[in-house]
Amino acid sequence: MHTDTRDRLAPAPTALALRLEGVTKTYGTSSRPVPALRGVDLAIPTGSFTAVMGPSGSGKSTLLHCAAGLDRPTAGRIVLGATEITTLARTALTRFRRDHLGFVFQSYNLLPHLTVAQNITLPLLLAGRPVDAAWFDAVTRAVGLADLTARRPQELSGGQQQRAAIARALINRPDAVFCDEPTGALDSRTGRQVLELLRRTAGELGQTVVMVTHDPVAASYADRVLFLADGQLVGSLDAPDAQGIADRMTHLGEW
Ligand SMILES: Nc1ncnc2c1ncn2[C@@H]1O[C@H](COP(=O)(O)OP(=O)(O)OP(=O)(O)O)[C@@H](O)[C@H]1O
Repeated sequence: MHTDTRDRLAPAPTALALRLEGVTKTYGTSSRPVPALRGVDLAIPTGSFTAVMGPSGSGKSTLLHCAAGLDRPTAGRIVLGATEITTLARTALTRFRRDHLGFVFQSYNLLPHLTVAQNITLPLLLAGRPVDAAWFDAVTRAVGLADLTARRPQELSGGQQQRAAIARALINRPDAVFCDEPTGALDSRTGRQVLELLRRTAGELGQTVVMVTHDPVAASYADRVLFLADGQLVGSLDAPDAQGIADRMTHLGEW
């Protein structure tokens, strides 16, 4: 993408996209509490790509679900962009998720009867917002689907379907895109293309990406990896490589 387009499309680089302060999540009952998050503090800059790793049961999904407003923490504050979501009432939180966040899951969740273009722009339709043609073009070009927008999902490969899901997650210029094992259903070559795309999404489009993964190679595409163990943040690696991530994971225990 040309620099002038990037300057026009990218948000200010210094802002924080996501902030967690003392976030605690306890499942179970008061007599049998199951602590999933135990006082997590973190700050994620706008335009960065962050991976979250940790042993099974360390709280990765809980962290993602709380940070994305899909679940409520037991205590603590979560601020996305300029909005503290922890104080929002239920309907306001649902609306906030729809208007300000993007989601990419292992399964692509595209609607089979809609074209790729209709799938990508569906969040705008649901929000009653117009399609910004320049952003639609930038996003469909970035995901490599500019020539395939008239197709239906079943006419795309798995990797192309996931790229359409990423475009759909980006169409409302979200405060953050949350990805849960986005390459889990893809072969390794296609998975690498999707990870490369997520990296460019942050680097070129200025979007903020937070990804939970079990895979050190996937995590190595991020600018920074955060490590969780036992519901707490226990470290991070900047500009990580897969071997360094795997070594750190081995020290954290079974994974
Ligand atoms: N709905 C729930 N009810 C009760 N306990 C839960 C619930 N969801 C998660 N937990 C518990 O909270 C802890 C953290 O779970 P979480 O799913 O966040 O871990 P994870 O790191 O994503 O694990 P995995 O890598 O295996 O997916 C675990 O002890 C889990 O058993």
